[in-house]
Amino acid sequence: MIDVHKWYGEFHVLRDINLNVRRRERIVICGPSGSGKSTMIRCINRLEEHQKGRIIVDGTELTNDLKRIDEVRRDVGMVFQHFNLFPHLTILENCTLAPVWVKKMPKKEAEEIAMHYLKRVKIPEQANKYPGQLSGGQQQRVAIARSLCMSPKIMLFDEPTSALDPEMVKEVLDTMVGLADEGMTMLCVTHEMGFARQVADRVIFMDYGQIVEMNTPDEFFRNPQHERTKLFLSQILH
Ligand SMILES: Nc1ncnc2c1ncn2[C@@H]1O[C@H](COP(=O)(O)OP(=O)(O)OP(=O)(O)O)[C@@H](O)[C@H]1O
Repeated sequence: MIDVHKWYGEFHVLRDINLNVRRRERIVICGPSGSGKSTMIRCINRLEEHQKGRIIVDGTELTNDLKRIDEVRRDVGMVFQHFNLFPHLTILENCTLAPVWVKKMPKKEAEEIAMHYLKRVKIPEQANKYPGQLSGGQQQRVAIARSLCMSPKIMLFDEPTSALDPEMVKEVLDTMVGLADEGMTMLCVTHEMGFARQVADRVIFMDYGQIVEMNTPDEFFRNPQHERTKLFLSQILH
């Protein structure tokens, strides 16, 4: 449950966001640049503080208390546009770091789990390489596997394919479609409308820090209601 307001100084960047995400639901968020999509995602992952309202994940309220940040990171997985892998750690070490240090998981168990997810994103053979030795698409799939290693209750994606070449976009989208098929709860900011049509239960359109439209993909694309949504779709779909 996300019910927040946020300001940057005088600027009211998130206005009365009110969103309930059901378990196993896949939500795609779109909207023009600067509409607040990333800020909302960053508030859920506690990379930003909200000033008013509440965010509750599976019954636990996410507070602005940084001392409790590890609790949040355990439950909320996040994949960004730019891969933030540690360059001097191997792929396997990148994936085991948080389970070992945050969850206090024995190293061997963390490695087994990491290999399971590296297989799931179809790059187990890269486990002992370094991020710089992988393609952009492969690095992004590592970032997804690394988040999955923490068994998150919800996965947040913030334009995970925007920095990729077209064929790598397909690799990453295929991985995400696989996760969606397996029932992962997902909140995904993306301009990949094909992905939205294929997997989303709901598509949300944000503008000026507000959710101005929310519908099933069928209705959203076939019959947009809001003038700003119509304009956005006419620009993005051509
Ligand atoms: N740290 C910050 N301080 C002040 N203003 C900020 C900060 N971060 C973002 N903003 C502003 O907040 C607004 C929303 O930004 P945000 O990145 O959430 O938009 P977005 O919808 O994700 O855009 P894009 O599609 O371009 O990534 C923008 O006007 C941006 O300039």
